[in-house]
Amino acid sequence: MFQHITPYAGDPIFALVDAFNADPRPQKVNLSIGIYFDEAGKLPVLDSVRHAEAQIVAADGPKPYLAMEGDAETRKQVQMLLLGADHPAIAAGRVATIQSVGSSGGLKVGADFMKTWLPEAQVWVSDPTWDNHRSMFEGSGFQVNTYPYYDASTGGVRFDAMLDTLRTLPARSIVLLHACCHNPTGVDLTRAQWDALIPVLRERELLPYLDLAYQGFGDGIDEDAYAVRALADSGITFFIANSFSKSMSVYGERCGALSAVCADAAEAALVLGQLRYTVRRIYSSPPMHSARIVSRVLGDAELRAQWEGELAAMRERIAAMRRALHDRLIALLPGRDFGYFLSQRGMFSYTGLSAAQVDRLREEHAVYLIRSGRICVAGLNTSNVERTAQAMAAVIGS
Ligand SMILES: Cc1[nH+]cc(COP(=O)(O)O)c(/C=N/[C@@H](CC(=O)O)C(=O)O)c1O
Repeated sequence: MFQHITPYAGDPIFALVDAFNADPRPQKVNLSIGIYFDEAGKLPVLDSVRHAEAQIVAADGPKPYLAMEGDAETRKQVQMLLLGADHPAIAAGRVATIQSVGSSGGLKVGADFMKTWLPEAQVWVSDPTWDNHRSMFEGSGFQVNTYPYYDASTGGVRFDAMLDTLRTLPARSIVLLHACCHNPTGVDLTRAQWDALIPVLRERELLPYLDLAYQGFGDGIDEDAYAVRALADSGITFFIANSFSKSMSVYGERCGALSAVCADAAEAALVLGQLRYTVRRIYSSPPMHSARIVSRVLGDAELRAQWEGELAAMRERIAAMRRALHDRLIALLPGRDFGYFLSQRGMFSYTGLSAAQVDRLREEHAVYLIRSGRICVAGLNTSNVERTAQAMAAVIGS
């Protein structure tokens, strides 16, 4: 029946994790997948999540299907986290939010929704972007294009070229934007650049589709939502998929959401209805346990304060590892510029290493990063940052 199908080559990121796990070398370092590891190199269970789960277990009770759009309290908490509790768009009923199976599930539901209701639209993603964006949208039947983004010569954003491209797009084109902590580059638009971008999105009647997977890992929870709130203030209709995988360290619980900020409550109701229908025909309804974790951590004042503190600690540890790697590399390779480790934000840094250099790091030094040259800084700790610096210096310097 299926002898004709193409063997799946595997996902480049997850295949690398499998290779890392199989590597017997004790000094191996995993800087590949976008997961936060703590100082001990372990995937943490946050105390705020642990306490929320204790409350969930104590509360016991049945586990009925959730509604297609997910848990109401979770959806309300997501809107307040993204927009700020007092944003007028919430009170006006302009926001349609579904709880989703991770933000990946949200991104996919949004893509299928857009293909149904904007069938002629094409999608533009940043060059480069998260590997899975392209395959998600192609899987929904879209033609996927790129807009200029990362400038390898400066380590910044090709902002003028980005705007020039967006100014050529047909109305209703879908523009995927990283709200903060760009994956894979760690290079974000400044607030001034967002303020300059929004009028172009409006003039061209484009559909911004934001991906916010690392809220709190840039400058802070509210600071990292600047783009979301500026777009909501602008009155443009836009979508945003957000994730709690990293910020609550609940990767396998699949905690995410998809929101549409619409022109008015009537449009939001229409969008919510069709999002519900789209969910029904993909996974029918989202997971209950993930809703209970998210709604308790965000909704309970004590757990919320504890979570914000734990998220700040993760952010600060990543910043410390950026500084540590930077300082060792400039000492090992005087005269070379590693400032990008300090200017880039979030979990990732784009090292500019070639695929061949990445292969050498893995093969000769057991240091794993993806072949684009992206490293997950959260994989560094005080026990492995020295040998990572030595390995990078050996590869770069030779
Ligand atoms: C930008 C972005 N969006 C969505 C996701 C998926 O989030 P979730 O809510 O768990 O479905 C990831 C995961 N990125 C890391 C892991 C992966 O590739 O899935 C990564 O880039 O390594 C992203 O980096």
